[in-house]
Order: sequence, then structure tokens, then C-alpha cells
Amino acid sequence: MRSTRIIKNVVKTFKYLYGLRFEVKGLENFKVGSPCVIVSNHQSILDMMGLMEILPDRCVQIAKKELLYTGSVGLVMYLGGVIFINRKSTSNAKMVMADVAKTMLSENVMVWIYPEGTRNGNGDLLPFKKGAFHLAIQAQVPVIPVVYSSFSSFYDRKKNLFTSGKIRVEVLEPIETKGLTPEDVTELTNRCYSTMRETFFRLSGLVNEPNGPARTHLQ
Ligand SMILES: CCCCCCCCCCCCCC(=O)SCCNC(=O)CCNC(=O)[C@H](O)C(C)(C)COP(=O)(O)OP(=O)(O)OC[C@H]1O[C@@H](n2cnc3c(N)ncnc32)[C@H](O)[C@@H]1OP(=O)(O)O
Ligand SMILES: CCCCCCCC/C=C\CCCCCCCC(=O)OC[C@@H](O)COP(=O)(O)O
Repeated sequence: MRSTRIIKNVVKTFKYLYGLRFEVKGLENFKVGSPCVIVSNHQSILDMMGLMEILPDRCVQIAKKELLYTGSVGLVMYLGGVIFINRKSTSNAKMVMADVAKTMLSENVMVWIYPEGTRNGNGDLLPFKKGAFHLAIQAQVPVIPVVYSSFSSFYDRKKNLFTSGKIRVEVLEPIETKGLTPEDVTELTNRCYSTMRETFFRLSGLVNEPNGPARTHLQ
């Protein structure tokens, strides 16, 4: 879509304004040539720059409905083809996601989801919501995890810190879901979570404390 390309190119210029550099690895993993679900960590509004930096063609994002009613930002998202879900109603969100599973196959599109469900700059990943993994299994498409290193060394709203900095980005190898059933959702969620968490610590130069709060997604 033309509007998506315009939005992407405009937002991509912001990094020069803010003095941010992106070092991207693994872009070849996007070349699966078929629909997939991309999951990534979500630290702040700066992720929108990180998103546009690597966003493949034919990829839509899932966002919470509240963002549609934010004036110009909502309009940009609407024009960009964002799919809005109402998270106050799990049944409604599930229905929309089931519809997305069908459409992504018929229209050959990728779907980008932030499985933490909210911005999180606490230097770790929040436990993942399961919708992205249900979607991948329903559509029988691979999950591609994308990890952005921690922003905390150059951006911290609470400390009023915002200087120039480098963001490391890694697109990880696709995780196949062919043959998996809804019973495998929790395991798939855990697998993606631990791979992404390890990558997050590695890219951010943080040490994963052995006694730290290792979170898993029990049913
Ligand atoms: C270039 C152009 C672009 C334009 C501009 C673009 C910028 C915009 C970029 C965008 C910026 C965006 C920025 C943003 O907006 S980020 C915020 C929006 N993103 C999200 O909310 C993340 C996605 N959310 C989810 O995945 C949640 O799971 C949903 C919303 C679906 C439900 O959440 P909820 O909190 O209600 O529940 P839960 O996850 O604890 O699950 C509860 C139970 O339901 C089960 N369940 C879940 N799902 C399904 C399913 N599909 N089929 C069957 N079952 C399903 C699940 O297994 C669990 O059961 P059990 O396992 O415990 O038994
Ligand atoms: C410091 C300025 C950085 C400027 C970068 C601006 C880039 C603007 C790009 C595209 C405009 C449309 C996209 C805006 C979407 C807002 C996404 C966002 O970060 O929403 C918050 C949501 O996920 C989670 O909400 P909560 O953390 O639960 O509340």
C-alpha cells in the first residue's frame, strides 16, 4: 500500500533527528516467502522507529483499540492498515484474531504482534500473552521472533534521559508450527519467550542472573 510506504519512509528519518543508530542482523529470516507471525519486545514509543526500520512489505500490526481514538496517531495507524483489537473483551479479541488467521493466508500477509501487550522498559521482558501463538498455530504459519536491545542506557523517561545511542536488533530464525495444535500453545509461548529473553540479555550486554525471576507460562 502507498500510505504504508510513506509512513515508513517518514518515520525512518526520525532516527537522524534523535541520533539513534540501528544495527540489524538476521533480516534474511524474513524471507520465508509465506505468511508468518512476527513477535517482538516492546519498550517504548521508540519501538515505532525500530519497527519501521525493518518492517517487511505486506505486514500489518495488531494494536489495542484505544489507540485508534488518539487523533492523528490513530489516523496514521488506520491508514497503515493496523488491526485493532478490543482487549477488554477476550472473546471479541479472539474472534478478530481467528479472522486474521484466515485473512493472512488468503491475502498473503505477515502479522506483527507485541506479545507483552504493553510498553515495558524495566530491563526485562514481561510474560507473554498467548494470542500471537494461538494465531500462528491456527494459521499453521511460522513465528519469527525479533528482539531489540535495551534502551535504558540512552532513554529513560523517569530519569529524563534521552541521548543518542545504538539499538541492536536481531531477527531470529523462524519457528515452525506445522502440525502443532492448540494444546501446544503454552509450550510454543515458553519457547519463544526464553529464546527472546536470552537474546535480549545478550544484545543488551546484560547478564541473565541465574537466580533471577525466570518466568514461564503455566496454564
Ligand atoms: C507502515 C505502516 C504502519 C502504520 C503505523 C503502525 C504503527 C503501529 C504499530 C502497532 C503498535 C501496537 C502497540 C500496541 O497496541 S501493543 C498492545 C496490543 N497487543 C496486544 O495486546 C498483544 C496481543 N494480545 C494477546 O495476544 C492477548 O492474548 C489477547 C488480546 C488475544 C487476549 O488477551 P487477554 O488479556 O484477554 O487474555 P490472555 O492472553 O491472558 O488469554 C486468556 C485466555 O485466552 C486464550 N487465548 C488467547 N488468545 C486466543 C485465541 N486467539 N484463540 C483462542 N484462545 C485464546 C489464552 O490461551 C488464555 O487461556 P489459557 O491458556 O490461560 O487457558
Ligand atoms: C520520543 C519520540 C519518538 C517519536 C517516534 C514516533 C513515531 C510515530 C510513528 C508512527 C505513528 C503511529 C504509531 C503510534 C503507535 C503508538 C504505539 C504505542 O507505543 O502504543 C502504546 C501501546 O503499545 C501500549 O500501550 P500501553 O503501554 O499499554 O499504554
